[in-house]
Amino acid sequence: MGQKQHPDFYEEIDRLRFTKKYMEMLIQARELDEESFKKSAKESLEGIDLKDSSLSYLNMLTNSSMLQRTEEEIRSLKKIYHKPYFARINYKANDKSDEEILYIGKASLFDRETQDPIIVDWRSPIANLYYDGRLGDVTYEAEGEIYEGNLSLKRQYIIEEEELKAIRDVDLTTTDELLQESLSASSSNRLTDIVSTIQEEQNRIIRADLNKPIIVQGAAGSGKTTIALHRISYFIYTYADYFKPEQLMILAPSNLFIDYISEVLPELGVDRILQMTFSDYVKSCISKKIKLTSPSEKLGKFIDRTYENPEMIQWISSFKGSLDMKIIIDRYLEDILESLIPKKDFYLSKFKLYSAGKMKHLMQKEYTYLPYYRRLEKIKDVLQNYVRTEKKVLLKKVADFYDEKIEKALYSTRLDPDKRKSYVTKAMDKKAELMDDILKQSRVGVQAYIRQIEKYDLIHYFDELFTNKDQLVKYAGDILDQNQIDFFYDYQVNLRKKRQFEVEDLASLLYLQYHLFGIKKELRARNVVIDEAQDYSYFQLYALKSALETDMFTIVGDLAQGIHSYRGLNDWSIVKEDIFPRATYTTLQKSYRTTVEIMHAANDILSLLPLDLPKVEPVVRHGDKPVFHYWNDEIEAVEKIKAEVQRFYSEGMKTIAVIGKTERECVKIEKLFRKHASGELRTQLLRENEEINQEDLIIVHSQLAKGLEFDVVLLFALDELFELSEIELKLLYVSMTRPLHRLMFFGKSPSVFLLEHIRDDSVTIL
Ligand SMILES: Nc1ncnc2c1ncn2[C@@H]1O[C@H](COP(=O)(O)OP(=O)(O)OP(=O)(O)O)[C@@H](O)[C@H]1O
Repeated sequence: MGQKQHPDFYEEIDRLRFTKKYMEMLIQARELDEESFKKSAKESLEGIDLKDSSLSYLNMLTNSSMLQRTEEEIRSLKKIYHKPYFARINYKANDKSDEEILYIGKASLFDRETQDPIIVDWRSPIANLYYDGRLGDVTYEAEGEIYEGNLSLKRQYIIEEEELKAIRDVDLTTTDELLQESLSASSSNRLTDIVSTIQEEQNRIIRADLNKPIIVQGAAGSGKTTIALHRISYFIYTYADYFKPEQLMILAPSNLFIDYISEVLPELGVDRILQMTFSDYVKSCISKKIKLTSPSEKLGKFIDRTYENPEMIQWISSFKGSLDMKIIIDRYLEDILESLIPKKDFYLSKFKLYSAGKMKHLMQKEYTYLPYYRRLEKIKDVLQNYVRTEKKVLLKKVADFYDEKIEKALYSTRLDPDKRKSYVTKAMDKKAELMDDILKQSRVGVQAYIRQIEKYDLIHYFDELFTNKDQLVKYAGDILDQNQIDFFYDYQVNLRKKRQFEVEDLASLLYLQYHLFGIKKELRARNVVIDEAQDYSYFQLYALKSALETDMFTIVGDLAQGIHSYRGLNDWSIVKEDIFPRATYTTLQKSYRTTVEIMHAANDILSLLPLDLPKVEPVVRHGDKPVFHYWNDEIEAVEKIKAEVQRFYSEGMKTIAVIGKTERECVKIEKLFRKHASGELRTQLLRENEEINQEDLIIVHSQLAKGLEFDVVLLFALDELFELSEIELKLLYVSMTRPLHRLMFFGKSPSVFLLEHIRDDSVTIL
């Protein structure tokens, strides 16, 4: 139904006007004094005649709480002012006689007088009816109670520049036009919120039991990143009284990605959460600057086959992230703990104050909730407390003992005066000496005692295990064969000689840090989202769960995009069964990003992968078929791409990316563009730590493009072709699933993109 013909259109316009005025008044109430506020409120509401009398302006004027606004509320009101709500539901609870009309938006707004909702937050329990409920009999849950009722209307609003543009009533038969419109819009290079179009399957994940971990295997473009962020927002709303945003964390694959999601976070009210890459997180935890080798260089070497012994390098990568590695480190930790347990009884001067046996008990049993070095500190505190209280007792005991002896000697008639004198002097000296010793020992004894225990820093412990062959044999001898130990040892010695670590070492470092020294409070997030989790290893996830002392994780990933599967995961069952046994596992098969035609071609590549994953179902949105363009020389290629790019810009596409297979290839591509197209096209060669320039033609390598999206993707094979191996198929699949609207290939032959393996009708060859 056309918007203007909708019978309620003008009524809805009034409602929007009213809501905006109400918000304006609340905002003004902070800025004006009481008298001028009332005057201005009266004027501004003149002429708005709402049927609902509880919302009358007279009520508002008499309500003094209107004037009491918090900074935070005002901030959120200002944020939603331009689009106060996006939907409405009509709901009648079974136990009430009146139907409620609820407007749903990104924040809530209540009538100060009646407490009736003017806008209901999308995260509130009742708003679930909009996302989940069909018209008719429905239920929703709030604080453990189930409420039953009837949903008679679901209505969507298009509000642009503060004006109501359209209304749509949604029922079972209508397609979700709002979703269609939102998907066909152009990308802005930044992820956006989807509160108005969250789909049922996504809503289920966002609102899944917040007290349980969740693992989501989601197809490319199924909204994993988006819904993970919405789930955080939902969590913060639901547990606002218990958690602060700073206690939540999102672990992202790169800093580029953090920039990519940066716009959606404030929109969802979660901009203050911790956002880091796993590497940066571990670096912060260990408070050390460490040099990491480049994972993309490693991937590049696998692709180029430049490793002499690629199977062994691959084995090392997976071994470092394996359950075996955890077992080895656990054994090693046991010995470290043993080495930190004081072996001798503690004496203050010649008096035994605390036995070694008791300290062992404290270290091994009592203080297990603390990291090892903190246990040692606690022991130090215990000893110091003992010293403090026992010192006086001992001093008195010594004084009494000698005083009694001296007294006896002085009054003894059996001793001749000379002997008595020498006896008394000796006793007084001894007394003084012992008391001095007690006093001195009470100042330095504990420190000296603890100092005897050999202590080291994290890196020492790490190296001591991995670059000492005897240690490797001791802890891993029954797990690895001699050949593996030798290879691993040489590899690690070589790496550490250059003072480097690799990403695969971070799990061990984090795990050791946690057990030995602990994790700073501000880094111990209470709820964590891991995006692109398929690139994490078993041990990495295990170490994270240990370090954070919680299993409250939202883990989202796609095995089909697991380009680091040589070190990452190949299936989720081990994660679910061994690490997060409480987790709910769920899948998302629908892709919202791209068109049917593009997904059709990408699915062909997906089916070549040795993974047991179903085909991705695109949401029905059609576009042009992907196109392959031949080129013979480089200048011709640049010319062709330039022409296409200009055409796409003129068609209104905003973000266009040229994707090359590797970083090295992209460096060459960028040079080529600078040489032959610099006057006409501005390019940006995207690197890990950069922000995307909205206006430029982006040149990005396939690995870095993971997680990002563009209106148009032009896959360009200059020197490097994709081969039929697992890694390269995944890189190709990742690249092909980045566009929202258009996909093109530029190569010397279709086979450079493995197009001979896809169905004839999937790509147009020009
Ligand atoms: N319900 C929805 N309404 C509107 N847009 C949606 C919806 N769900 C997803 N999208 C859009 O689909 C695109 C893909 O989402 P997102 O990047 O979160 O997916 P992903 O699963 O993380 O993808 P990938 O694994 O390929 O990186 C985004 O543009 C997002 O805004």
